Formats: sequence, structure tokens, C-alpha cells
Amino acid sequence: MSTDGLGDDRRRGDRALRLLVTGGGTGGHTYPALTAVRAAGARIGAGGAAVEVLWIGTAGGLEARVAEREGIRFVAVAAGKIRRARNPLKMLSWANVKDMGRVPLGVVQAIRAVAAFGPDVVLATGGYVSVPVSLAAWVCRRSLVVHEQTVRLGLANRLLARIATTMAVSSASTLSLLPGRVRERAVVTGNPVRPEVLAGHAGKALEALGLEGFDAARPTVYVTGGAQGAVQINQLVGEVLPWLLDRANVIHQCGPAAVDGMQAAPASLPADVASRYLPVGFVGAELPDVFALADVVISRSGAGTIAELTALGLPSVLIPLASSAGGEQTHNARHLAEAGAASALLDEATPTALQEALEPLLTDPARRSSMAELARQHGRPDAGDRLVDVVLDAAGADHR
Ligand SMILES: CC(=O)N[C@H]1[C@@H](OP(=O)(O)OP(=O)(O)OC[C@H]2O[C@@H](n3ccc(=O)[nH]c3=O)[C@H](O)[C@@H]2O)O[C@H](CO)[C@@H](O)[C@@H]1O
Repeated sequence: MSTDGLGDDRRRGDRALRLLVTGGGTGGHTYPALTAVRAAGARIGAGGAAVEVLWIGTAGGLEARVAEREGIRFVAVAAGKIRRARNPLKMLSWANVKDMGRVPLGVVQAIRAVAAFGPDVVLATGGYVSVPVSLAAWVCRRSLVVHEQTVRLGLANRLLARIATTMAVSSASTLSLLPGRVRERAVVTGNPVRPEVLAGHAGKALEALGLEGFDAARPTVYVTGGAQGAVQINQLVGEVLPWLLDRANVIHQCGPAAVDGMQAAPASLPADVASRYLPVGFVGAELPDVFALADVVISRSGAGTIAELTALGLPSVLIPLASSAGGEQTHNARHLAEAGAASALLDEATPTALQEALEPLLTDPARRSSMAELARQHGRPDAGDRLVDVVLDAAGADHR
């Protein structure tokens, strides 16, 4: 691996920076990469230079759609998914063995793409596709920055941390969990949040989503289960819906597969009450405006959403995905709840527990403000810029 990050062909300071990014599968791995690409473009562009970007991901992943929408050159490679199991023998399932067989193919495809592009630096933001691409970067002796969104390193990043030029982490508490040799090469950047997410307008959400039935005298709750939606959250919200709509307007991001079912949920309620409820499959370009309209958020506690809620300073009730890798969503939720920066349903996610957590936030604006302020103290709106600092450092002196 190149230690100075500069091959002979890259000592020409006048040519564009070549940035290769990889990461995807879910929003939590895709959006930090996108934010870093845009921030690098803005920084380098402001200095009068240019940046050429290549994104390597999987053909069917969210990253493929995001790259296409953003006009970012994209190459797809094969990636293998490792399904976790408590019993290590069960990890040797046929599906895992078959998928692991795809990793060597992905590595070969990625080596070809990396060698052809000749990046100054490779940024990997996680997800299964990060593995073959980071291995390819290592084989091709390119500088590699690996970014971890969660406090504890996931399975893939534990491997990649050993070959990374720099390990960028989102939380200072991750440092003590790293092996000594990795810690020496680690930098705390925070988890990048798309800048537009921080710049929404409540009025635009009302207009774009056709929320004429919403009552301005009631607070608005945004419910989100992550890109796919969360069956558990959908069920809970369904059970408390009459109670909730008595007190609030609700935008419910329930996952594309659940919209029809959730649309029927308020059928037995009076029309004016039912019109305070909007289920949506996935919130795309309206996300910033929905956040701006929201007074309270009910959410999973994935690292991406947590970074957004804290950067925005939004009060929330967090319902962690208990089976998330290493219990990291539970850890995230507990960490914020202990600081008073969120409420969390940690032991039992029942309709009663949800109502108890929501009640003070819906009825007491002062309670919302104090939680919002504590949430903001955990936010890192500058994380994208900090990650770009690390990427440019790894790219070498010519590009700083
Ligand atoms: C099931 C799973 O593996 N979850 C992991 C995944 O989270 P996952 O990607 O599911 O969730 P995150 O909270 O990290 O990110 C979701 C992102 O998608 C956005 N969004 C969501 C819904 C929507 O309709 N529109 C939209 O734009 C959110 O605002 C956020 O930016 O990666 C995270 C980062 O490593 C981990 O912390 C999570 O544990």
C-alpha cells in the first residue's frame, strides 16, 4: 500500500483529483458517501480545480439510483452478503457460502475498475460492496479512507480497518474500541449529513405532500422506519393511531410495501381526523421539508437518522431495531436517552410505552424545546467537511 499516497503519475498538481467512492445497500451507507462527494466537489471547485468521481456499488442498490440521479459515473460489481447467526455454524448456511463465492468475482471486477480509473484516494462508507472495492484499492496500492457510521465497527469494517490508510469514525467513543494500530490511524469526523436535510421549509412540505387536512394548532409527528419501513413501528402506530391523531398530525414513512395497508388504518375515524394522517412509502426530495415541519419524530435509531435528528435538534422517540449488528441501534438509542436528547423504547416497545413516551412531547412545547437543545449538542453538522479533510489528506499534498 502506498504510504505517501502519491504515485509518480499523481505528482502533477494541476490535474483533477480522482476520487473513487464505494458504499451502499442502505441509506445509512449511501448518503455519507454522497455528502462527501458533494463536499469534495465544492471545496476543490472553490479552489479552481476539478474532481473526477467514480462510484463503485451494486447494480440493484440504493447507491446505483442515487449516483444516476446525481450524474455520478457508476460501475457495478458483485458483492457478497454475510447473514449473521448466533451460532457460528449457522453462518455456514448455503446462502452465505453462495454469497461469499461472489466476493472473489467482486474483487476481480473492482481491481479492473480501480486500475482503469487510477484514483488518488478511495473512500469506503460501508455496506457489503465496500469489501471487494477496498480490497481492490489495497491490491492497487491506492490510499484508502474507511468511514464507520456506528459506534462499534461492523464486521466488514473490522477487516478493512487493518488495510485503511485512515479510519474515519463518527464518535470519539469508538477510538477506545479500536486495536492500537488502527487507533493510531483513526480520526473522528462525525457522520456526514446531507446539507439540504438541514435546510428544509415546513410550508413546502404542506404544499408538496398536499397536507390540507393538517391542523396548524396541533404538533406534527414524523414517523420513519428507515428506507424499507419497519413492520414493528407500523404496527405500533396502527394501534395508537386514534389516540395519536387526537393530539397531532402524522406523516408516516412506512415503507413502499406497507402504504396500501396503512392508508386503510384510519378508515373508521371521522374524515377530519383521518385527514391528519398521511402514510408514504419513501420520503425522497421532500425529506428536508418534512423534517422542518416535524415537531416530534418517531424513528428507528440507525446511525444516519440519528446524525440527522441531532444535527437538526429534533425531539424523538426512538424504537431501535433490536437485531441490528452488535445491538448498535439499541446502543445509539440508549446513549441519547441517557443524555435526555431523546426518549427510547428499550425494554418493551408496546403501544402503552409509546403513548407514555409521546404524551409529554405532544402536550408540552417546553419539553420539546429542552429535548431539542440536548439533541443538538450531539449533532455534528460539519462532519461532511471533516471527512473531506481526511480524504484530501489521504489523497496527498497536491490536493489539499
Ligand atoms: C437494518 C440496518 O442494517 N440498519 C443499519 C443501516 O441503517 P439504515 O440505512 O437502515 O438507516 P440509517 O438511519 O442509517 O439511514 C437511513 C437514511 O435514509 C434516509 N431516509 C429514510 C427513509 C426515507 O423515506 N427517506 C430517506 O431519505 C434517512 O433520512 C437516513 O439518511 O446503516 C446504518 C449506518 O451504518 C446502521 O446504523 C443501521 O443499523
